[in-house]
Amino acid sequence: MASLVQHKLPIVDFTKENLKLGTNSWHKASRVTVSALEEYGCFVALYDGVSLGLHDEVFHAMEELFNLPTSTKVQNKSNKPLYGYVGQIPIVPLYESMGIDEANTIEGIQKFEKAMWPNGNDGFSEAILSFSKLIAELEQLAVRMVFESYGLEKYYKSHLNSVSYLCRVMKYRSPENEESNMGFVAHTDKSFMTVLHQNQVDGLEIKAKDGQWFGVELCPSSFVVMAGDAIMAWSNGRVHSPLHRVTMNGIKARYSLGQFSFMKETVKTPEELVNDEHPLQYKPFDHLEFLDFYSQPENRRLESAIRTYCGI
Ligand SMILES: O=C(O)CCC(=O)C(=O)O
Ligand SMILES: [Fe+2]
Repeated sequence: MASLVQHKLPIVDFTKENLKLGTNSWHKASRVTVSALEEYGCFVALYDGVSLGLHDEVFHAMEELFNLPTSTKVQNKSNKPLYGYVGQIPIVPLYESMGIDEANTIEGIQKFEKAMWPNGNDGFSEAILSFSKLIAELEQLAVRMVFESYGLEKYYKSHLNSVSYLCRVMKYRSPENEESNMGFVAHTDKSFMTVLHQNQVDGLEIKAKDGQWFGVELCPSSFVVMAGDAIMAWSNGRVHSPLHRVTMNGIKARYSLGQFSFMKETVKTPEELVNDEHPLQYKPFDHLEFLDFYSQPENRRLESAIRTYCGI
């Protein structure tokens, strides 16, 4: 009988003290990061950039937000595909979320604040802005490690100039009576990278390459850094974009926050990652046009939207 491997996401120390650029501990963290992104498509980062105080403020702010009437929450709109309010959807009844475009900038957070609280809510914006900036830094450290380890540092600066963040705040209520405990359906992220954070309620599950699903346990100083379809395509298939889902156990509501990076410039596999052993797998593509393609109902159930959209 084949023995089943007990999967567990690698944990990488991203605390400030450990991550001084160019030190041995940077290189060690970088090796674990890149191999985790290749094997599982994600890892758990221990990150002290976000203090426990800020963690608490963020989740208080989110409770206040989700307590607003639905008629207010649906004012979270965007002309970008899949950037606005999601909720009251019969196939995912436990799930509700809102998207804050460029939450890491004053303009982005203020626009969202105005739509939700016409009379203002400084406390909300201050907490989410600080948090969003800090997890953008975490994402950038991880992406930098990927670029460096593939010998592509020279492209990192132009990558940074092209990146933009969507911060999605999410609430999963606990299931009632006979309801299913499915919080969110299995999917891969359409981002370049995603950083996820949650309140004390676990529920995220990842599908390993051998087909087994396994859960992720997180504490207030841990963050999941996950590859999306865009970095998978960019890396010519080296980095894995994992299937993941949310399952709700217990009676407490789960609040989580996902910050997705999207590229403003065309995403193109660097020529250094293409050779006889690794022929080009994906054509260059526009990231928001890919999101628009995925947002069409007939494309939502594709096994791999990115492969259908620009696979070779
Ligand atoms: O709530 C979570 O932890 C995961 C959410 C997620 O996978 C997503 O928004 O893409
Ligand atoms: Fe996701």
